[in-house]
Amino acid sequence: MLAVQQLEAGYGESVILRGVTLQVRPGQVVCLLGRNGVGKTTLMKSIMGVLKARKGTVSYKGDDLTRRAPGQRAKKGIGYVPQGREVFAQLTVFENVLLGLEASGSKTRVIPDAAIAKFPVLPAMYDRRGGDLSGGQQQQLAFARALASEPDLLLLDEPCEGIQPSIVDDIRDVIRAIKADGKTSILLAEQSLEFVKSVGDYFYILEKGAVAWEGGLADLNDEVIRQYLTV
Ligand SMILES: Nc1ncnc2c1ncn2[C@@H]1O[C@H](COP(=O)(O)OP(=O)(O)OP(=O)(O)O)[C@@H](O)[C@H]1O
Repeated sequence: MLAVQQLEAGYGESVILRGVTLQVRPGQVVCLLGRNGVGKTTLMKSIMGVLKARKGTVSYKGDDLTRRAPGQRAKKGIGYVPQGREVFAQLTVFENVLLGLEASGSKTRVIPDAAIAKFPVLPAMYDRRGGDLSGGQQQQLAFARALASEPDLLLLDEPCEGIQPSIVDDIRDVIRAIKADGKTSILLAEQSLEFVKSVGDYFYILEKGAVAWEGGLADLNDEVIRQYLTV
């Protein structure tokens, strides 16, 4: 459903992605691995359209989205939980979730149960400002904001970064529940190998701005980890 072909992207003079090709199939949790700075976030931004591709294509459900704006990609069914969460600190929790709903082009102000059911603590905080929430609560809010548009592809950029272990377990449960529902595919960039192995179906490792390795869980052995992931 998501197909990235020979994607090139970067910032100013610097080229970061040098021909990335990957796919996410319906219902899969696909994980993006690689050492710090290899370009995982840059790839996520390019798929969402926050960063323009210089070459190559991003297509989704058969449509070429490469030149489409992020809002159009959201309307097509792509949800995004960016690295660092990017919760709007001055807006209330409810307004933050509503932004996700509006991104999908919805005219209603009714948050779908599916967005909130997995985060039962959030409704009680609807009137609080996003900036007053803890890091873990903000991550849950960022998830709910992305799920409000009922996406069929969710991009998760390092959702466990800086999050306490109990909330990491909650995030793992949410990813497993989304996977069990079978309606939403996930592309997950994450540093924790233990975490990705516990949820992932298929794995891509980036190196020098391109895919250096790909395979299933059984193939992700110690030799691969030593070669591409050990610092
Ligand atoms: N806004 C930016 N302007 C210029 N260079 C950038 C910008 N954002 C990232 N970079 C550079 O692009 C490269 C790839 O960064 P990116 O954040 O995509 O990597 P990453 O694999 O997600 O790393 P990490 O795991 O540390 O988040 C790095 O060398 C980084 O310094």
